[in-house]
Amino acid sequence: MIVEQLGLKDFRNYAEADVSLSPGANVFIGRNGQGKTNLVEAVAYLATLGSHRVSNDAPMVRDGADAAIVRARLAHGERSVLLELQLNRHGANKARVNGVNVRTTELPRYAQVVLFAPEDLQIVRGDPSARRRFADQLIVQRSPRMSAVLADYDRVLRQRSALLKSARARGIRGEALSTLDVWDDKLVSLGTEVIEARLALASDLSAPLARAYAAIAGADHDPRLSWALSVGGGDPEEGDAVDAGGSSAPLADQFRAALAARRSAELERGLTLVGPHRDDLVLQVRGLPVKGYASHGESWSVALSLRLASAELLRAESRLGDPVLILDDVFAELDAGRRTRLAELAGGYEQVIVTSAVEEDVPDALRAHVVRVEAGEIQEQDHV
Ligand SMILES: Nc1ncnc2c1ncn2[C@@H]1O[C@H](COP(=O)(O)OP(=O)(O)OP(=O)(O)O)[C@@H](O)[C@H]1O
Repeated sequence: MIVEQLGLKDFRNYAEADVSLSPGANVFIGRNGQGKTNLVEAVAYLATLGSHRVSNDAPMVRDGADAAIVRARLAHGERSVLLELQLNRHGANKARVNGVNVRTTELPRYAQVVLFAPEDLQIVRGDPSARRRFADQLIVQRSPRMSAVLADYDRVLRQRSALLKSARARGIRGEALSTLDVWDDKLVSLGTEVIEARLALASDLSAPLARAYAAIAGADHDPRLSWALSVGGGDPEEGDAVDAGGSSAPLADQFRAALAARRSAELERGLTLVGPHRDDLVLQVRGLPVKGYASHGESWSVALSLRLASAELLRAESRLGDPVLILDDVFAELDAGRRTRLAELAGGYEQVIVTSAVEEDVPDALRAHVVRVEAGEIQEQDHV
């Protein structure tokens, strides 16, 4: 897939902008705070329906405006498609494909993007929620119908947890809470689907991760990923190491057994303590957890490799062709060897978009189409 044209209106610091992009490498150059990341954030939003920087949409709308518009003309081989997204400060967002109104959740069926940004260090260093978010976003990109399953799971979780909280407030004991069983059934059925998709993801991502890490780090440090599951006992959300795959019972049965075992603790705390929302994606390098052990450079390499592996996975599976690979502000952090190896890997994608404050930080091979950005305006576009 290729983005041929990107148009913005009242998006972040852009009143109005129009950028033509080329197949192959594109680089946005500009001083700090001029609007380079804002451009790639807009592209990625169409594919992930979220920002890599903020969890709500309000900051995306230009200060003083009521709505932001992102418009992109994409090419899938010979076919071209026009996506439009309106982010409203008040009320629901709106989307159109080739001028026809659609649900916003339709957009990722047309746009496939993998973005790496410095914020991704949080995937390896941050809380389990950052790793769950990484995995779930990729699960939805692999299979857009999973967005409804994840949303339903969240809704059931909120309702079940509200029931536990009110039971705790009223001093009700576990046995007397028969309505909980109805919510347990829904939690187990949706939660099992989420866990299965995440286990499949970890397994499918493992070989691409090893390849990407070896390519970036220039060494084989045996990167691994596996899930610590709360259905296996313990609470990965609170740092318990859980032996994943310790039981041979079907996942849904393990889920039910774990819920039964923790029911009194759940009532005591007014919280759902078992389910995919308490699980953690465990990342290891050289047999040690990345979090707490890996050096800054190693952590950075793992985060970058996770995104490159995601791109490889989507490329292999998608009917849209290659995802657009976006590398936001990454080259300044890398040594010369890593820069060259990353440029080689990125150069293999149908389209790659790079941002950098310093042009010389970007390897020559990726400087085919340079777009200069200043104060929310596109200054010039040179094709070398
Ligand atoms: N909703 C908004 N309305 C107006 N301006 C905004 C809004 N959101 C962000 N900005 C402005 O956009 C600018 C940041 O743009 P961006 O993050 O794209 O910078 P950048 O060029 O990538 O910089 P760096 O090299 O530092 O990463 C800041 O000046 C910020 O104040």
